Amino acid sequence: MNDSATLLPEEEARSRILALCAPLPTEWLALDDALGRVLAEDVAAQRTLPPWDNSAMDGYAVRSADLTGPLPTRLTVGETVYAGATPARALEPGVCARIMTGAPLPEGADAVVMRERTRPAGNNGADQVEILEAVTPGHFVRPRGEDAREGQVLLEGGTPLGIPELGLLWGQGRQSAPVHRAPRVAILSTGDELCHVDEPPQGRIVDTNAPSLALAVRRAGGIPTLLGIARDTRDSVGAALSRADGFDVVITSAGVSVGERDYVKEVLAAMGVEQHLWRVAIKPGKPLVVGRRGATLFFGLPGNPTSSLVTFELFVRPALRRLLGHAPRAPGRVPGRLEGRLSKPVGLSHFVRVTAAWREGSLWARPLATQTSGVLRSAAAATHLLHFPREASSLDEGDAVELLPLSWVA
Ligand SMILES: Nc1nc2c(c(=O)[nH]1)N[C@H]1C(S)=C(S)[C@@H](COP(=O)(O)OP(=O)(O)OC[C@H]3O[C@@H](n4cnc5c(N)ncnc54)[C@H](O)[C@@H]3O)O[C@H]1N2
Ligand code: MOO
Repeated sequence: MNDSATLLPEEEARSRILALCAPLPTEWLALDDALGRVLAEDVAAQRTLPPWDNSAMDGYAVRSADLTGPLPTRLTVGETVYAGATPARALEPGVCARIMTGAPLPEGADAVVMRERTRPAGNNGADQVEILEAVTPGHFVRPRGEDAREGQVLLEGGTPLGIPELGLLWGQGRQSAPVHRAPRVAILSTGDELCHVDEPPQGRIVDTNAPSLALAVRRAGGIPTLLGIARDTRDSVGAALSRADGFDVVITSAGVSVGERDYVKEVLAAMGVEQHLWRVAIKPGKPLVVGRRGATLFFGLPGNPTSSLVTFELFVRPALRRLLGHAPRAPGRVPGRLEGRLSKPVGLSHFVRVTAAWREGSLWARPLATQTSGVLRSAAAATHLLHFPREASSLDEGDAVELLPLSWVA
C-alpha cells in the first residue's frame, strides 16, 4: 500500500509544530550562564562606550590641519598619553601628543598617525617627530559612544546571546540579563526489548535513544530529565507519562508506528493530549507524532535510533529553540553538490546521511553506504543530512543539493 499521499510534508509538519511554540517566560540569569539564551526584553545601555574619543593605534595624536603642508612635517611632542591616563593639556598648533592604543585623545586632536608613519626627530633636547603622511579628521580615532550610548537600546529583545553580546553586557557593568527560561524536557524510552546500560542484557538491547536524546536536548539548550524505560503495555507507558507533569516538553521514543504494541499515541490520547500531527512524508522518521496538552508539547519519536535523532534535528530542536526565544526557523541548509548518484521512489523526502567536504569551491556530499534507520554507525560518520526532495526520484553526480549541518557532530 502506498500511503504517502496522506503524509504531511516536512515543512508543513514543522510549521504546525512551531505554531504550538512560544518563547517561555523570563528569568534573570548570571551572564556566565547565559550563553546561547535569548534576551526576553530590550536592554538599554547605562554607560557610553567608549567613554571618550580614543586612539585606535600606538602613534601620535595630531591636529590634521597641521599636516596640510609639504611632508614630512615636523611637530613638537607635547606629552605622552597612556591608556588609563588623562591628557594634561589641549594641543596647540604645531604640537602633537605621543599616544597609545586606547588612550583618550587630547582636546584639539582630531586624528592619529600610526607610529610606523613617523620618524623620531629630536634635536637640541626638544622632543620632536617627523610625520610622514597627511591624515583626514577621524583617522584612527575611535569616537566616543561608538559601541554604546547611555539610554539607547544596546541589544533588542529576541537577540540570542553569543559571546560578543555577553561582552557588550559586561561592558555595561551588568552581571545578569533577562532571558527566556530554558525548556525542561522529560524523555521516556518505551520497549520490552530495552535495558539500562548497567543491567545484564539477558536478550535485551541497551536503551541508547534516551541518553542520546538527553544530550541532544542539552546541546539545543534544554534541560533534560530521564524518565526511564516503560514496557510495551498501556499501563506502563501511562504510568511513566503521568510523571511528566510540569515539563515544557515530553519526548517519547518508539511505539508510534502501527505495531500491535505501539501504545504511545493511544496513551497520549487517553491522557487528553491533543494530537496535532502523525506521520510525516520523510525517511527516516515517518511515524513521528506530535501533540499538546495545556502548555506541554509531546513528541513521540520513532524508535529506530537514527530516526529518533533525525526527527529530533528536524522538528524537536527547532521547537526547543523557539521556546528558548529564537526566531521560528527550519534547520539551516547550505548548498552542496552530490558525489555519486542517488535514487528512490517518489513520495517521501529522504534525509540522507552524508559526509561533506570542501573541494574546488563546493561542498561535496558523499552518501554513507548504509542508510537504514536502525543503523547508528552511519549517523556517527555523517556531517550533514542531504535533502533528497519528496517528488524527486534520482540525483546525479554533481547535482546541486541542500545540506543540513548536523548539531549532533562532535
Ligand atoms: N507496518 C509498518 N511497520 C513499520 C512502519 C510502517 O509504516 N508500517 N514504519 C517503520 C518505521 S519508518 C519506523 S521508524 C519504525 C518506528 O517504529 P516505532 O517508533 O513504533 O518503534 P519500535 O518498533 O518500537 O522500534 C523500532 C526499532 O528501534 C529500536 N529501539 C526502540 N527504542 C530504542 C531505544 N530506546 N534505544 C535503542 N533502540 C531502540 C527497536 O528495538 C526497534 O528495532 O517502525 C517501522 N515499522
Ligand atoms: O522512520 Mo523509519 O525511520 O523511516 O525507519
